[in-house]
Amino acid sequence: MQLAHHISGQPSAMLKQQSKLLIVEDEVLFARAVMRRLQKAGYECAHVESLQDARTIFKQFSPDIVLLDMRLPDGNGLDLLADLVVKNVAVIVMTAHGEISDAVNAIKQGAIDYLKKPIDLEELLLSVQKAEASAIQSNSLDYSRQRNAHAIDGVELLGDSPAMQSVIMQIQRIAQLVAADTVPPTVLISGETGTGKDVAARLLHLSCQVKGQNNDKPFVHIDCASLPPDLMESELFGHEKGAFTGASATRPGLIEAAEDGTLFLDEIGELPLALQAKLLNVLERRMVRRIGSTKERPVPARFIAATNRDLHEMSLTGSFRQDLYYRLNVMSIGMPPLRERAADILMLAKHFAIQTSRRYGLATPVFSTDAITMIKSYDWPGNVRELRHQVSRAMLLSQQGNITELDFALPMNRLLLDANQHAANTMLNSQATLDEVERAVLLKVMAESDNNVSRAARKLGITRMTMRYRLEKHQLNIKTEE
Ligand SMILES: Nc1ncnc2c1ncn2[C@@H]1O[C@H](COP(=O)(O)OP(=O)(O)OP(=O)(O)O)[C@@H](O)[C@H]1O
Repeated sequence: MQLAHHISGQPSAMLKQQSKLLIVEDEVLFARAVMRRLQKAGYECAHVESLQDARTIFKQFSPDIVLLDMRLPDGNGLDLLADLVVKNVAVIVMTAHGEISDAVNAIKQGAIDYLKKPIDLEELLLSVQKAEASAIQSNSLDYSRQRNAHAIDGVELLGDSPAMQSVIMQIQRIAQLVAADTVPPTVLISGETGTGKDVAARLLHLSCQVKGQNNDKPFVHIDCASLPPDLMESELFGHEKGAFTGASATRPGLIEAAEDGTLFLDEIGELPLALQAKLLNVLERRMVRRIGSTKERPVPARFIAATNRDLHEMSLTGSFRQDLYYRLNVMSIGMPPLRERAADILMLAKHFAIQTSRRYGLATPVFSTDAITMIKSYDWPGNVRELRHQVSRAMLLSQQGNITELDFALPMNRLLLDANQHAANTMLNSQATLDEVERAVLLKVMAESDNNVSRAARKLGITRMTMRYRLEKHQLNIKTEE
């Protein structure tokens, strides 16, 4: 039985929360290829090779979608299908050539799609995405509630750095304001990818819940970047039966699905201009009208938007409505990049390593000195998501939990400082000119001081000005903190 949790990557799902996929397939190589493709697309996957294992893992993994092979060592996939359908799981069956009658039976029994082997991985991905979309459409309210209630369980915004503490305080302050206001103010969370905007939104949602009350208000996460443009309007606003070709039943939109909870509009900068106008209208009037309906319905939800783009700049160039920008930006939270919170990096790395060791039952993690230096020297362009992914990988590759720098796969060009440090250590033990030694010492002390010039200067017993002069003399263009 193989379990592979995907930790980073861009989800392709309509709701950004990752769907969980179980692959029941005894052709191991094929299953691995499927798993790799789906993980790349952002899905969390598990793989089993028999019906028996599928039943065992089901409770623990609770998949949203099952890719089910028909011919398995201990029976026919159809034997499991009915159980899955009852549990509201979307099932895609995979049949070998000549098993068309199985496929027909599977569809009759509630499978959502079937794929004939040999299966093209892109076709498979499309089928998974369709299954996910239809799961949302058929059960949008329950879906959002269940997924998000589950997702919110482990919300943690960790960080002792002043920047992260300030973010946490802002969230608390906004939550207090929200509690005192009948019309909740909209909040805009900005920051680079992977800085924790999603986590901050969930924390804000939780912090806004009134203590002592039933706290399962929905948190509906909409990823504006991955919603297909032709579905976006009906997803958001809902539609009446027959409003357009394919609208076979009336369906409330996600704005309604958020009820009196939170509607989280992620990657809001990607929302097309026409929908920006409609959204602004909803925010101003607090009413929504389904496509094809004449009736307006009140919108009690709190709106949180997030972006990694410069919305202000976009509003000046006309690619984002200025009035919507001001409307969203009533309150704003800026998520600081990880490289600006040196104090958090090691703490987060240890946290993620422990998390991985618990999840997979591995030894307690211990980081080598070189691994720590490497983690501190890297500039983490993918921020906390990248750190999490790298540390989990390193933990899985480590021997007995002893994490060394060799267990990481960080691009060398962003590790210049680290390479220099190795050089420094070597040089200090060998024959080198005074200039070379000075350069090496400067690099080493700067790295140990998290590139903070004042701290490095103190360590060396020189003034900050002298330190700056020496750095310039050696042409060390390190990104420094004062
Ligand atoms: N301060 C933090 N403490 C603990 N985990 C964090 C923190 N910040 C981010 N993470 C983790 O890092 C990953 C990325 O976070 P998240 O999805 O919130 O980033 P994001 O800013 O919304 O990214 P994107 O712009 O790409 O959507 C998640 O696994 C999240 O749990």
